[in-house]
Amino acid sequence: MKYNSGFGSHFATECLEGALPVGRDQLIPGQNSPQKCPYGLYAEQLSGTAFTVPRHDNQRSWLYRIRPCVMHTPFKRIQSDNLVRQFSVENDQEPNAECHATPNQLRWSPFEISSEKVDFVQGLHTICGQGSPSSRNGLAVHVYTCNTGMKKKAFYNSDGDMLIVPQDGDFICKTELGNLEVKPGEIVVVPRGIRFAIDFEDGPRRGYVCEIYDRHFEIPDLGPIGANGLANPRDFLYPVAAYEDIEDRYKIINKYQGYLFAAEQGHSPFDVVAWHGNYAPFKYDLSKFNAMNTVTFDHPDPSIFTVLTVKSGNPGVALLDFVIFPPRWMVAENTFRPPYYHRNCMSEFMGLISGGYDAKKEGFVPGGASLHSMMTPHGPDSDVFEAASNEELKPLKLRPDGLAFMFESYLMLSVSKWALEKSANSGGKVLQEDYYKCWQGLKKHFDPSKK
Ligand SMILES: O=C(O)Cc1cc(O)ccc1O
Ligand SMILES: [Fe+2]
Repeated sequence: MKYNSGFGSHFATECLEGALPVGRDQLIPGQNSPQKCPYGLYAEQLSGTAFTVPRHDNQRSWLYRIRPCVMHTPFKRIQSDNLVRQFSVENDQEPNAECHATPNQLRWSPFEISSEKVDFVQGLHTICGQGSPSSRNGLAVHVYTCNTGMKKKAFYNSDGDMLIVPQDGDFICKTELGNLEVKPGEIVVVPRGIRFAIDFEDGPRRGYVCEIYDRHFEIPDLGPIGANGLANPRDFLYPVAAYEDIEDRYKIINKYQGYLFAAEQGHSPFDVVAWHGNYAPFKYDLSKFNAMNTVTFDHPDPSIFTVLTVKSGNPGVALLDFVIFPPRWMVAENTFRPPYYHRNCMSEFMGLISGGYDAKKEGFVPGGASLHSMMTPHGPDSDVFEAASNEELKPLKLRPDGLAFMFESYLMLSVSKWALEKSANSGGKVLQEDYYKCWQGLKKHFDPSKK
């Protein structure tokens, strides 16, 4: 598949030569909205930021399509019981939309994939979050488990951007602006409003989603690291224009103020023949991440592994940091190498894409998750502590097959009733009620007579 590359770039892409009105002749000068567009296309602007934000933050694209998006039947509300609509409300009337505050360490075994036919949108379940889409503040963390592609169906999210982290199974992220092939070990971001479908050959798929209700994803500043390193801009891949000219019934699903709505139209929504601009979906292969870490001693804070960030209003404080723990060399001398014991003024939701994670010997497995909330103590389990306190500190390639990630937020996250009580399709739950026990074996080593 062909891609454009370069984080946040301004792209111009067309399937038919001259479909972009860029002034190739006297009749159609370089403009966005000519009186008549080439090939009889309609021009449509898609704004991802307010018209008036400063130039360096401004995001919009111009789409040249067979029909404008507006041509559909009125939206009607459909079932959205699996999604928490508003986190600030403790006891919502919506079934399954309840969420609760808990300071406990939480860990989930892998989320089960239903045997009934479920597509990406139907298979989305909220785990935790805070804030509300209507007031444009906060975020939600969901898991998706599904087994069938979205055929003749497109989804768009009015509530915010979605970062999708596949864990099991690849898919095509088919969007208005073109297609992205995504597999576990890669991520895809679909910004607010862009119509897309997650399509694949039938079979199990599972992954994680972080939905942000304000702003957009950025690659973090590098400070003293310099001009290169971590996620490099050129490794972010954007679609080239790809259109289909199909007259058939299509369903458009919209997430709006936390509810789902459905409308119909008589043609494919993937009918954009050309587009230009800087508001577009993108993918990134996490194996391209150029990790930085200590070459002397001590365990740096995990912010060193930030792939993407979403700023809050406060300098240096993230609404969301998307952090990974990739395979890497561990060389720290005279150091307890796994993550330290800690309490954080941020919330830490973690998932595991493959392999294992250095703070936990067992229990944290691919397709599962954990949540350590604001000031909730956590760290290595007792087995890891004993082993890491006594291991010989040779250079070690850590977990060549291991890939964990963290959604870290300055918000206090509420947890959905589904995640606390109903998270297994078989009727039980995958929440591990005995998680706290992994720390109960920590021994007292204190001896005032031995330094
Ligand atoms: O809790 C965790 O496992 C995530 C984490 C990893 C790390 O290397 C340092 C701090 C931290 O919160
Ligand atoms: Fe942590």
